[in-house]
Amino acid sequence: MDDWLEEETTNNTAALSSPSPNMGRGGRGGGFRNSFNSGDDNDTNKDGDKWNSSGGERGGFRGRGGRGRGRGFYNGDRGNDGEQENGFRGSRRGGRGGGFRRGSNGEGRGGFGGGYRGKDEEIFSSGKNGDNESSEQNTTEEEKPRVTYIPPTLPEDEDSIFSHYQSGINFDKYDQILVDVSGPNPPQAIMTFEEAALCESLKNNVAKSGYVKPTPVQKHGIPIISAGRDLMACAQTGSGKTAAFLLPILQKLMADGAAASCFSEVQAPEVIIVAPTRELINQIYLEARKFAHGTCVRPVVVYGGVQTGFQIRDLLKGCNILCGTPGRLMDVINRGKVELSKVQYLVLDEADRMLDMGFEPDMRRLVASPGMPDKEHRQTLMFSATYPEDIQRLAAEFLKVDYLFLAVGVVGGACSDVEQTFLEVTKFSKREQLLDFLKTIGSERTMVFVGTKRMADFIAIFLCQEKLPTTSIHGDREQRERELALADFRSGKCPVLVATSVAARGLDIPDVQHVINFDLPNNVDEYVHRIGRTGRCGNTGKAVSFFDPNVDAQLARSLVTILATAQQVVPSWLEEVAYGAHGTSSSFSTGRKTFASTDSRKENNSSMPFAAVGAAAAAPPAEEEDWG
Ligand SMILES: Nc1ncnc2c1ncn2[C@@H]1O[C@H](COP(=O)(O)OP(=O)(O)OP(=O)(O)O)[C@@H](O)[C@H]1O
Repeated sequence: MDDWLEEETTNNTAALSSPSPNMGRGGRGGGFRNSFNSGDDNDTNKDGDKWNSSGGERGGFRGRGGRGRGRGFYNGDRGNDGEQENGFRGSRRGGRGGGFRRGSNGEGRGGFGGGYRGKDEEIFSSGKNGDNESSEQNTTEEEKPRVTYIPPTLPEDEDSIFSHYQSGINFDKYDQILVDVSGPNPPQAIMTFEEAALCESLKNNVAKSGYVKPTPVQKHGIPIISAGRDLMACAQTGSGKTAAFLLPILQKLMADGAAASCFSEVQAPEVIIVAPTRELINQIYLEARKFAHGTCVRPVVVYGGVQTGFQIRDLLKGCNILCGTPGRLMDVINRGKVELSKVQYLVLDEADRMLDMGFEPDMRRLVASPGMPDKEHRQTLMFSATYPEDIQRLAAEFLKVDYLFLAVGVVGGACSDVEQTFLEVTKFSKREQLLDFLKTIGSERTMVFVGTKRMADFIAIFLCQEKLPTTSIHGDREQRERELALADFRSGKCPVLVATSVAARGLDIPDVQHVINFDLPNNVDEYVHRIGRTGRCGNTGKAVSFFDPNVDAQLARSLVTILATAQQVVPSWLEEVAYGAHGTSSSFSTGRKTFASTDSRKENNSSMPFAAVGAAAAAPPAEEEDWG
């Protein structure tokens, strides 16, 4: 018997809880004190300074050890199975810190914060490996706690499947963005969805999704993919990259008469889609399910933090499109549940992230897996809003030599619909400034990005204590908690979401009006992705970033460039930091070697064998920005 069959099958379907503060039972250690101290946690010293420096002002948080039984706040209804929570609790990995969770009966198990993971986890989340799923595959099965979480059953009604938000007033301005397609013989762009020659069911699903006309990345990306070409596509955050790859893939599967999925002990999907975080891959899966609605094409999703047996049972019911985070995807492949010889499409969403140090080994393992067609015999598609030059070079190894590079706007540029503001702060003033800001904006939906998992817990508790309904998402929270946190944020129950970099990329949440960088990330690409959680699909949004010259000076030049490129006001003090005493280096420091302003092939080979073609608008001059 497969070991996954032996796994517990408890359905922990969550019932969302409503906020009603109660004190819970739970771990030793809960409560709020004047400074943060993680007690005997192994990780204490890694970022301890930060905590201590902000304490003593307004009631910091002190979590003292605890084994998931922290006394603390319990806030909301208990789920039916008595195990659901909506706030914060200690992780099964030995959660530490006091309890903060919601429920109605005040009997919450677990302390706030999801605890801190063991020594295999990073504390700092903004580095290359960040707070993401890449550590999944680094932990052996023996070390992993048994995962029993089963996500709630998805609603089947069309209203839920096709629920969407309105595109914004700037949607039509997308047409003015300069587009550059480089590579040999690019196909003609389409101007309408009719020109995409989608089959009837796909056409209906596009209409039900509220899509009236394609965005630039769709106008160019759809015909490129339909023509069978490999693609590296770069377009600003929130501009419809997901549909740009899903629609032509689905169309091809339908046109080829993809075998209706059916039960089999081994599944042979035609499409593999990978993305760096659980929430993002789940979102892509939901988009695939939406566009495939009413067809015989069956998408399936696998990602960490959910019971493997549950996902394998679902997989074996039939799978044409397999969406996964790298760790779990490799797991199901290695268990022999997925056979790769029929793969026609390999899609890397957030491709630059999928190919950086954290995930590159997994991607190499995936393409070298038994049965996987080599790059000449599959179509490889890469999408992101940012493509550092070194990653572009690496990406080319996965693509056919004549791949097309599609750049909508400036490669790596921030979304022009996001108003970016920078505030010069000291580390001691940040917390009060955050509070003041959140109090002035009322209940407008806001994501607050911080640098570490601990800081996420700390700020979330601090804001809750200040009576601002807040939830948090980071890599130490259990999957159930992460999904519930997102659900509460989406529904507006908790209009403030404190997040680490795990939520920086791809998440498409309606009506996020503000992004606050409480801590700036250590590279400008991540900044671009973070602020792209607002200002999506032609809507406008605002980003406020706390800039501490003592910590963030190395980002100043890149930020000035990002602001200038997005035609935003550059504060004179930021320019001074960039070009004054701190900014003396001759190239912009971005936390990695360089980042590209265009297709790296242009810069490296002036005699490239193909011409750059601007298909919808005149191609911009290959801007040689001084970025690296
Ligand atoms: N042609 C369209 N018309 C209307 N809405 C669209 C269209 N294309 C995409 N959308 C919507 O725009 C939103 C953003 O799309 P999507 O998440 O694919 O952006 P993205 O470019 O992948 O962003 P990110 O870089 O942050 O991952 C989604 O809600 C999507 O349904």
